[in-house]
Amino acid sequence: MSTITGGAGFVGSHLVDYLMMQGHEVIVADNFFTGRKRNVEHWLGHENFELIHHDIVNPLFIEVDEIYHLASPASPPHYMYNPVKTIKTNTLGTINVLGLAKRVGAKVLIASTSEVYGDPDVHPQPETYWGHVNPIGPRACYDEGKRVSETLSYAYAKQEKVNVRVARIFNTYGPRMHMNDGRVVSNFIIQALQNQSITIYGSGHQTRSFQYVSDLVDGLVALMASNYTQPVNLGNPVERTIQDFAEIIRDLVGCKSKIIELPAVEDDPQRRKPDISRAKKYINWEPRVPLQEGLMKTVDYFRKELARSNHSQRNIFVPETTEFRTLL
Ligand SMILES: O=C(O)[C@H]1O[C@H](OP(=O)(O)OP(=O)(O)OC[C@H]2O[C@@H](n3ccc(=O)[nH]c3=O)[C@H](O)[C@@H]2O)[C@H](O)[C@@H](O)[C@@H]1O
Repeated sequence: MSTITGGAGFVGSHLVDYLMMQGHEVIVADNFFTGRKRNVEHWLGHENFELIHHDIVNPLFIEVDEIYHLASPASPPHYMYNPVKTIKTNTLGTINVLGLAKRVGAKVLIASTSEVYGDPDVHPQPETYWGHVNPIGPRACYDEGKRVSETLSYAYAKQEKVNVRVARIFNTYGPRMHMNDGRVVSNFIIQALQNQSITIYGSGHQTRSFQYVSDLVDGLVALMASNYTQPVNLGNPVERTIQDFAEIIRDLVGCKSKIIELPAVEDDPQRRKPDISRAKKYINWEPRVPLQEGLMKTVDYFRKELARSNHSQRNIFVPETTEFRTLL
């Protein structure tokens, strides 16, 4: 029996698909702040599936063997919208999850982030790097929230013998990202599909490394199944500038959008690329989906999303087993 907090969100719902397709019993706990029922709608009514409307800042009492703690807004505009709530989710929420794991003896995987490295002065970023985070900046609610979340995990592991896994997730994209997500992949694709200007924040020289969501799910499952308890980076090491990325999306969509420069975002990390040696060595994982392939699926999803003219029209991304390489 697996529980996924944030299981109706972008990443969580793909993990639900994987576990359901493997025949697990799955309980999703979500407060629907950024998650949506329609991300898991195709499982409603299945005897192995249960959806609970629950905010993890409140304790959760269930019986479970494995917990994936994914609950938290992850897009900068979303996590900055209500910073106190973001902090509560990543501190009180994580305490509640670790408390549950302790009570029922469950294994728990905590979703951390590349943002624990802040605006890094080591490149690429290995897990041994302690980071360069502004503790009072606009991103701090998330960055520091996730850092405390990691600290709590190891405190519970040491003091209470809770069996923890910590995944440091790097930039991830794919179908089911929210139209208003605000992160770069969805913004650029939606702008390109509508022939609007593509908005680069700052010079466009800042870099990111983008992984497709099914690769991440494969990594999360492999980490949970492993005996490795230290933090593990999960990301695609192919690094690109945001300027290049804008051009790639414009070409892929085949539109005539202009690429324009808007003011830079405060404390925006300038370079980000995961060192994934640890993931390769200890959980035998590396990403496999090339950017073009992942982007095609994502463009297709957003094209259908934009074609909806009223709320009752459905755009449900139904998973196939071929989506996850480890299910083949
Ligand atoms: O996508 C993710 O998974 C990550 O997204 C964010 O981190 P960030 O890298 O800042 O994500 P974006 O908002 O997608 O920004 C990436 C870069 O593109 C730029 N950007 C974003 C949006 C846009 O319209 N234009 C644009 O140039 C940003 O300034 C930044 O330099 C979150 O903070 C991470 O927790 C999360 O793991």
